[in-house]
Amino acid sequence: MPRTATGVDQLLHAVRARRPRRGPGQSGEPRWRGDYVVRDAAGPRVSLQEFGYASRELGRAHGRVDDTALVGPFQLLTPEGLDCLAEVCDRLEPAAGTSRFIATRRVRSADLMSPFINNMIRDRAFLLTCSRIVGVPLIPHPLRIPTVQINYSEGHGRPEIVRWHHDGMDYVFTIQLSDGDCYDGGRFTYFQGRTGEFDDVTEHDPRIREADCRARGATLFLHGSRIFHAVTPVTRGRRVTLVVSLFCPYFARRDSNTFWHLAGDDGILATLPNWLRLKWPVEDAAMDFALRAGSPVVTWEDVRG
Ligand SMILES: O=C(O)CCC(=O)C(=O)O
Ligand SMILES: [Fe+2]
Repeated sequence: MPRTATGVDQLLHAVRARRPRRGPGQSGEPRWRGDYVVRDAAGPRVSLQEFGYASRELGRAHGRVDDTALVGPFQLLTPEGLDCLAEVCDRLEPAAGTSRFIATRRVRSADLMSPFINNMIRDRAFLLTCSRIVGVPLIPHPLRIPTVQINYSEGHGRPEIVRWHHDGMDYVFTIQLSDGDCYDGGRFTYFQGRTGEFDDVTEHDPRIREADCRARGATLFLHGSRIFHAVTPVTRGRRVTLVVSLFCPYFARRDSNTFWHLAGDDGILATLPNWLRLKWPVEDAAMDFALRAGSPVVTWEDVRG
């Protein structure tokens, strides 16, 4: 099964990788509105214990355990919001770069190119809804470059794929922007086990599951750093997804990103300032990380509602 590079190969990706280009600016794109968020969004939930993680391995704060592995699929945006987001992502497609690291063709830092996406992921209603789905306060990730990514795949020519990988990010929401009837393949698969157990897994392992994300707008939350996942090749039509990585300011010390995973995508120079934004000490986690991420503040009290 195709997997992402590790070790020296990962280092070579880092040396070759370049900072994402900034797009030309999106004049005339639709405007974001807070009421595009489905505020009582909810979906079936699987815990990290059900993936084999022990209770002592989980983050704890304010009487809460950070044990959500997977939620969904659910609808996070209204149909009107989804139409606008899909239009925005279509317009950004010319800015997509190719990579052989994880996903073949994608736009990184989409929130630096699109006012719509920037306003969406920094909208308090959006963040509160995402926070309540996971059960911990979430804001955009202070590592700016990987916060929002758009993946594009088309079913002709060389197959565009998402290899088996786990994310560097802990709190990852994937929104389907294409209707499942418009493409074949492109199935979201994951391994229901610990990341450390994935090495011996073969194609027909019963722990390989599919999350049925074919409905347009279907949104899946994944504790991305602890779950191996992949997308099967698209063999017909076109599939577009938006991947938003959020961050819990209270669990900054547990953040799973490694310098080399990030540098594998963005190059070493572009990774350095982001790394400082993540690792530089804070006095008040919610306030300081909100500032670094250019986000409204979200606290434990907000999650309780
Ligand atoms: O496109 C998808 O459905 C998921 C992509 C993914 O896992 C990623 O970009 O990390
Ligand atoms: Fe991923």
